[in-house]
Amino acid sequence: MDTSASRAQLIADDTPARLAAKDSTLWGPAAEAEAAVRLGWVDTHERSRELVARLRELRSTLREKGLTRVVLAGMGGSSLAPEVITRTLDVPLTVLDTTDPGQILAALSNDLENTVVVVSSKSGGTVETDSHRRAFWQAFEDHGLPDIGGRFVIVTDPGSPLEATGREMGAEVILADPDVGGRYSALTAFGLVPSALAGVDIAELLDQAAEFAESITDEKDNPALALGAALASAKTVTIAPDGSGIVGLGDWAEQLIAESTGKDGLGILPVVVDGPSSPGFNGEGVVPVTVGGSAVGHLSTSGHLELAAVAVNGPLGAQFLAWELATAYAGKLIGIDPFNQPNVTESKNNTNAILEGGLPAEEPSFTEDAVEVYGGEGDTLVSALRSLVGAIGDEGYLAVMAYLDRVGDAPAEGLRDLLAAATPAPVTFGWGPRFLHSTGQFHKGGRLTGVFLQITGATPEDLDVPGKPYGFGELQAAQAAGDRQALNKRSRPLLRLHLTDRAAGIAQIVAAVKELAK
Ligand SMILES: O=P(O)(O)OC[C@H]1O[C@H](O)[C@H](O)[C@@H](O)[C@@H]1O
Repeated sequence: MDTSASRAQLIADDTPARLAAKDSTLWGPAAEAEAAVRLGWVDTHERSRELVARLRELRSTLREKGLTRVVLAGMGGSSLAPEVITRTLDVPLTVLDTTDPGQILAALSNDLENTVVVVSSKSGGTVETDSHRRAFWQAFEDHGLPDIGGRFVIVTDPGSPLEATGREMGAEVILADPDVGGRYSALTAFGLVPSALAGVDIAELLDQAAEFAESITDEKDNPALALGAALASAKTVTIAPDGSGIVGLGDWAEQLIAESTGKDGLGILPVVVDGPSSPGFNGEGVVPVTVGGSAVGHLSTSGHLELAAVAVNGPLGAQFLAWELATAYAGKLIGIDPFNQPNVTESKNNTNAILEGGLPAEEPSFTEDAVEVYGGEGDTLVSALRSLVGAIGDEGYLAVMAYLDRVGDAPAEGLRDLLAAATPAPVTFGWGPRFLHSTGQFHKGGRLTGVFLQITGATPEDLDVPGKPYGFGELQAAQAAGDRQALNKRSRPLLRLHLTDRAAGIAQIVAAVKELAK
C-alpha cells in the first residue's frame, strides 16, 4: 500500500493539530454536533490522573472487607479495554459480556463471598449489563451476604439511569468523562476502574499515553497518522499480536474500527487473528497490522515507501491513544462520522419485540446428529457450509457469530482459522451477543458484503433475570433471532446451526469445515 497521498492530505488539512485541539468540524457538518461532545479522549489521560489515588484507596478498602475477586459486567466499550489491560498485565479479572446462562452461572458459583462486581455502562441502559447486576444482587441475597450494596462499584456517565440505581443500591458510584464515547474510553474510568481494582498500576498506563501524546501534532514523526492512512487504504485490516506481550488488543481495536467506520455502506472490516502466520493474515486487499513486530515494506519506483505490513510498537497506554487517533484520521479520509453507531439499535429493538411477542416458530431444514441446520442450501452439514462459503462475493467476507459460552465452548473459536483456510475471503469470528456491540455495526451498516454463519446452542439450565419475565437463555435466543431478522432484512446469506449438544455439535462443525478445505 502507498499511503503517501492520504498522509499528505491529512497534513494539508492540518488534521494532526486540529484533532489535538479537538476541532469538531474535522468530519464535516453532519458529524459536528456529535464530535463536539465526543473528543474528550484526545487528552482524557490527563483528567484520569484524579482516579489514581481514589482507586488505590477503594481497592484497599475492598480488600480489607475481603472483596478480592473482581467481576466486571459490561459490554463493548465498557469491558474490552479492561480485558486487554488485565490480560496483558496478568492480573485476574472475570469479564462478563455475555447472556449465556452457563457462563453466567459459572461466574455466580465461584467465591461469591469475596466478590466485588463492577457494573460498567456509559448509557446505563444496556440490557446485558443490567441483567448481570440483577443476577449478582440476587445471588448475594440468596447467600445471605451482608452489605450487598457495598459489593458493587458502578461506572457510568453523569445523570444516567444507572447512576440513580447505583446510589439507591448503596454502591460506590464512579462517574466517567462524559465527553468520550464507549469505544474511545480505554483511558477513562471505564478502562481504569476495573483494572485498578483488579490490581493494575493505572498511573503507568496514563504515563505511557502522556508520553505518546507528545508526538500527535508532529507532521513527520507521527505513528498515529501513519496508521490512520494505512487503515483508510484498506477494505480489510487484519490484526495480529507479534511478540509485544500485549494480549488481546485486536479485540479492542476491532470494536473501535468496526463501529467507527462501518456505516453509510462504507467501512474497514477488522479481522482479528492469533498471529502473523494465521490463515488469512495476508491476502488480496488486506492491510495486515501487527501489534509489536516490524513493518515490512519496499520503496516503489516513484520512491515512496510501500508497506506490505504495518507494525504498531509501543506500550499499551500509547497503543490505545494511537489506535483512537488513527481511527479518527481514517474516518476523515473515508468520509464518515467516526463517533456514531447508527445501526446498533436495530437488533436491540428486534430483540425487545421478540421478548414481548415470543420467539419466531422455525423448523430446521434438517438435523445431523447434534446439529440442527436452519436456512442455507444443501442437505448435509458439509454441503450447507460449502454453499455458504460459495456465496461469498468478490469483495465479501464470512462472519462466524457464536452465541455460546466463551469459556465453556472455547473450541468454537478454532472455526475461524479452519474456515479461513477454506476460502481466500476474510473470515471473522465473534461471540454473541458481544460482537453486537462491536462488528455488529459493520455487518449491518457497512459495506453489506458479509455472509453469516450463526451458531446457537441448547441451554440445559436457564437462569432467571431477576425482576424480568425472561431468563438469560431466552434473552440470548432473542438476541440471536433479532440479529437474524436484521441480516435477513438486508438479504444477506445466513446459515444457522443450532447445537443440541454443544461439545458434540462444535466437533461436528469442525469436522465438516475440515472437509471443505480438502
Ligand atoms: O457502555 P454502554 O452504554 O453499556 O454501551 C455498551 C456498548 O453498547 C452499544 O452496543 C454501543 O454500540 C457500543 O459502542 C457500546 O460500547
